[in-house]
Amino acid sequence: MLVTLEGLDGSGKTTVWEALRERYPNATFTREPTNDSWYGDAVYRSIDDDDADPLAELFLYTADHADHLSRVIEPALERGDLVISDRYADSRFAYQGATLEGYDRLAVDDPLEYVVDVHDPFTIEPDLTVYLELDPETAADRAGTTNKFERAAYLESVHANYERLLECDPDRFVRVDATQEPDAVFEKVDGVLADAIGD
Ligand SMILES: Nc1ncnc2c1ncn2[C@@H]1O[C@H](COP(=O)(O)OP(=O)(O)OP(=O)(O)O)[C@@H](O)[C@H]1O
Ligand SMILES: Cc1cn([C@H]2C[C@H](O)[C@@H](COP(=O)(O)O)O2)c(=O)[nH]c1=O
Repeated sequence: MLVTLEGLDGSGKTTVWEALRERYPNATFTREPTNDSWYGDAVYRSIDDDDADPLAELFLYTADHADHLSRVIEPALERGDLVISDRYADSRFAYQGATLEGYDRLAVDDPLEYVVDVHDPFTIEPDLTVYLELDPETAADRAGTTNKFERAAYLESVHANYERLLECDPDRFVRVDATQEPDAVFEKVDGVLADAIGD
C-alpha cells in the first residue's frame, strides 16, 4: 500500500513522517525530492536557483520521481511493504502547477492539468494521501521562508491547487487540520492510516 503525505511547506509533513517511522518500523519510508540520488541533487540545485526555468524545473522533479518509482517505490510495493512518502506527485501538480501559471512559453490553458497529464502514463497513484491543511501565512511562517517556494503569496496559489486536487479525488485524500498541536496531528494521521490498512 502506498501512502503519501502532502501539504504546504511547514505544514508538518516531516514531523508526522518521523513519528510514523517509530509506529511502523517495518514500513518503507521515503520522500520527494529524493535525498539519495543525483536526480534529487539536481532538484535541490534548482530549488536554490531563484532564476531556474520553471519548465526545466518541472522536468527535473519529474525525472527524480521516475527514478524514485523504479528504484524505491515499485520494489517496496512488490515486496508487499507499506510505503510512506513525504511528498509525492501531488506536490508537482500543486507547486509546478503554480510556478507554470503565466509562463509564456508553455502553450496550455491549465498548467496543473498539464503536469497531471505528464505523469499519467507512468506514475503509480497512491492508495491514500493525507493532506495536512494549513493556511499559507502560517505555513510560510513555520517554514521560515528559506527557499523561493516558501513565500505566502506563492503558497496561496499552491494551496488553491491542492484544493482542486482534493475536489477531483475525494476518495483518495483525507484532510487533516495541521493547525493542531503536533501530537494531535499525529494521532489523527495515525488513526486514518490504521483505518486504511485495517490495523
Ligand atoms: N502541528 C504543529 N504545530 C506547530 N508547529 C509545528 C507543527 N508541526 C510541525 N511544526 C513545526 O513547523 C516546522 C516545519 O515542520 P515540518 O518540517 O515537519 O514541516 P514540513 O511540512 O515537512 O515542511 P517542508 O515541506 O518545508 O519540509 C518545524 O519547525 C516544526 O517543528
Ligand atoms: C516534491 C516537490 C517539492 N517541491 C518543493 C516543495 C518544497 O518547497 C521544496 C522541497 O521540499 P521539502 O519537502 O521542503 O524538502 O520543493 C516542488 O515544488 N515540487 C515537487 O514536486
